[in-house]
Amino acid sequence: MAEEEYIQQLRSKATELFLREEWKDSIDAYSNLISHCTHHQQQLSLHHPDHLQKLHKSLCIALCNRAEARSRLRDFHCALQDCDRALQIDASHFKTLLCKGKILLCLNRYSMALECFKAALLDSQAGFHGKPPELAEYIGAVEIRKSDISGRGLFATKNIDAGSLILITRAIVMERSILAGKDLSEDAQLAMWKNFIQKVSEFARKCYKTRDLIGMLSIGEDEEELEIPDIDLFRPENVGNVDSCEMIDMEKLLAILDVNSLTEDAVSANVLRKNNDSYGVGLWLLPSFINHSCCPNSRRLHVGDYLIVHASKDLKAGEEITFAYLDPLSPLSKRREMSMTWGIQCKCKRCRFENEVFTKQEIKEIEIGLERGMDVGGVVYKLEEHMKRLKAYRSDRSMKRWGRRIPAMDAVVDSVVDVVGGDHRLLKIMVEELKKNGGGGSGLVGMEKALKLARDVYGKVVKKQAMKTLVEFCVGD
Ligand SMILES: C[S@@+](CC[C@H](N)C(=O)[O-])C[C@H]1O[C@@H](n2cnc3c(N)ncnc32)[C@H](O)[C@@H]1O
Repeated sequence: MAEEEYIQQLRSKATELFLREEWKDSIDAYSNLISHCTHHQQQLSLHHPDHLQKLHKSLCIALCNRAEARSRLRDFHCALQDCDRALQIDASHFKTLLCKGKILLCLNRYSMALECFKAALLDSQAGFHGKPPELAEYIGAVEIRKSDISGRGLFATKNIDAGSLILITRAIVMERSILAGKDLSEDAQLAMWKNFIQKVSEFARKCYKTRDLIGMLSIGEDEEELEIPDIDLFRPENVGNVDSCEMIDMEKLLAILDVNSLTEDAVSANVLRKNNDSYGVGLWLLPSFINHSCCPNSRRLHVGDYLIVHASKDLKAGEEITFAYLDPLSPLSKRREMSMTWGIQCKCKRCRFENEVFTKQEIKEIEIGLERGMDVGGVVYKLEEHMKRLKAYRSDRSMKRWGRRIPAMDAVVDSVVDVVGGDHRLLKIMVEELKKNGGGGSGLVGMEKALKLARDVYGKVVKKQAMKTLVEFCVGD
């Protein structure tokens, strides 16, 4: 009986802490209560069925409340274990089913969450009526492989059309700051990064699955030695390896964040909000395997905490998926300068090509010739010859069009698109040209071209009218 009174005391204390939302202390108090209940349960004989039943009920509620407290601290995996233990005692415990469903939603495991809500007879109120929400996590036909650029990279396993979705993934952590003017002050930036680092570090400490996955990311050194993880590890259904408890030290975590965090305002990123008044930084796991290229073939779109990656060029099965970390519309010298701030010496095929061309004596001669008034058509012709010899570019369609003439604006845009893929600045030039002179030829053809480029920039939009509105919204004045 004394034990029962003691258990009652532990229960009151834990409940009080829980109601006061002191999550960490309430977890400790519930852990104490759970171990006493478990111990007492073993001592009670079957001759006391009423006591045993009461004890089971207490244990079930304690486990459920500890799960809730743990989930408030984002320790989702331990919380799920508590739910499962509680459901072993009472498979239809309403509060536990609800708690488990909510945790599964946080982990983007929608169909399992739905099963819980169904079991709690809550599915019609759960908000998605058997259909996963619009922004469910999505991993297209891709895998992680060894890259010729550096370390590991993300590769297409099937042909992927320009505009098609490659990934939708939610940030592990995202931190935003409100922009007072155009730029963020140094202090505000510092505060944002500090909060961001703290949040990632806390998340990594509490959730072993996330910790394991973050631990696989590059610190920007010795990438050739890094293990190549299976893409399935990044699917929401994967629960991770419970036995793994290796912590990531702060130095390594900072290096990982330095190399892999992405900001919303970066090149190759679009935030679908006009007059954007906030600035965000986040860590997305799978996109962290995408290498940079100055002739990229994919783009990023930020929607809330989600990162959407779509192809901005047609991709062949086996081709590496890349996006631009730095502005691909800049010349080689500027790109070199910018890549230094990323701590990389770019090894993409465009840099390799341009490095080779620009070190050539011939190019120096062209440059001198240009200064002395040599005709531009001749320069273009000489450059084309180099390109053909090195086979560095995807198509020579645009080269044929250039010939020895100074190209028209739409031919220049076409050629640049060939290299850098969809870019909203090129789309803007194209739309402006269209408005100015009806699109160089038939306005209809021009519009079709602009819509095709818009698909590369914003991804596939099913309805033409919707794409026109999107272009108007994003690149119109
Ligand atoms: C976000 S990670 C990309 C994935 C990384 N390769 C890996 O194995 O995990 C960024 C790091 O990849 C390498 N990297 C990415 N693009 C590169 C490029 N174009 N040239 C050289 N290194 C690159 C750099 O070490 C960079 O710090």
